[in-house]
Amino acid sequence: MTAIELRGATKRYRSRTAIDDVGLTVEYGEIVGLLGRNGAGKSTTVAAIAGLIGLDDGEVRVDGFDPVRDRRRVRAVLGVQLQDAELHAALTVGELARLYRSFYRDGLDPDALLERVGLTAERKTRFENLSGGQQQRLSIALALIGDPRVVVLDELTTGLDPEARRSMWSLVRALRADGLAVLLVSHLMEEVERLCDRVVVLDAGRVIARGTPAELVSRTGGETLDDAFLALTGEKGEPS
Ligand SMILES: Nc1ncnc2c1ncn2[C@@H]1O[C@H](COP(=O)(O)OP(=O)(O)OP(=O)(O)O)[C@@H](O)[C@H]1O
Repeated sequence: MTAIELRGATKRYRSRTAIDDVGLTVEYGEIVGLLGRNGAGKSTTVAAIAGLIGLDDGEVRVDGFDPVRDRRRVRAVLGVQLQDAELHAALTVGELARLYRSFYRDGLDPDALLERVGLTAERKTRFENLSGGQQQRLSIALALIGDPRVVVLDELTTGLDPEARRSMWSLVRALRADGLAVLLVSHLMEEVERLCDRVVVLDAGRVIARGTPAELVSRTGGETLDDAFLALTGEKGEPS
């Protein structure tokens, strides 16, 4: 069974097409990067996978199920870290972890998970008093609390200091080693190059490239994935 599969996925808003004929697969035991400039269609793709929006054309399946029609089945296998998780500001870290845990029949121990993301000392801190990086780490913990087999991480380490970033990278590698499927949305090419087995590049809602990071680098003749990304998406390099 493929963990995430999109075929011909198309979503139109009144004046524009957010994603257009997008095909994408993520297998169990791999990390796939979803890249694209601002407005390329990444969040729309994630919203379709999470069942937050329906498609106008095409299909999306998570562990074989339709996220809109089979919402309960998809909820049981999928964990999503959303970019702007709207959490209750007045609740503490510990309360939020227990609240989210209560949404799932089977799940992880909240305290063990908070320890894993380095938030044990903040258990009694209200969400509104966390630093940006701590909020980010909590959003990762909450994505994992239902013990999902399929994980979507949106801007995993944006705002994290270098040490916290590395610790999240090892956490994501551990998820892969446990056989989970991970879709990683990121603007950080170093992160993508280090973590992802394959990448899919979106531009103006369409898939313009796919392959391993090394394949994209050699195909575009650059040295890093950053060079490849800029070559593919047509952004001009820095003035010399
Ligand atoms: N609810 C909406 N109504 C109208 N247009 C939308 C809506 N949501 C997204 N769009 C448009 O669809 C396109 C894709 O947006 P999307 O948020 O998926 O991009 P993105 O790749 O996630 O961007 P970013 O990197 O900035 O988060 C954009 O042109 C955006 O303006």
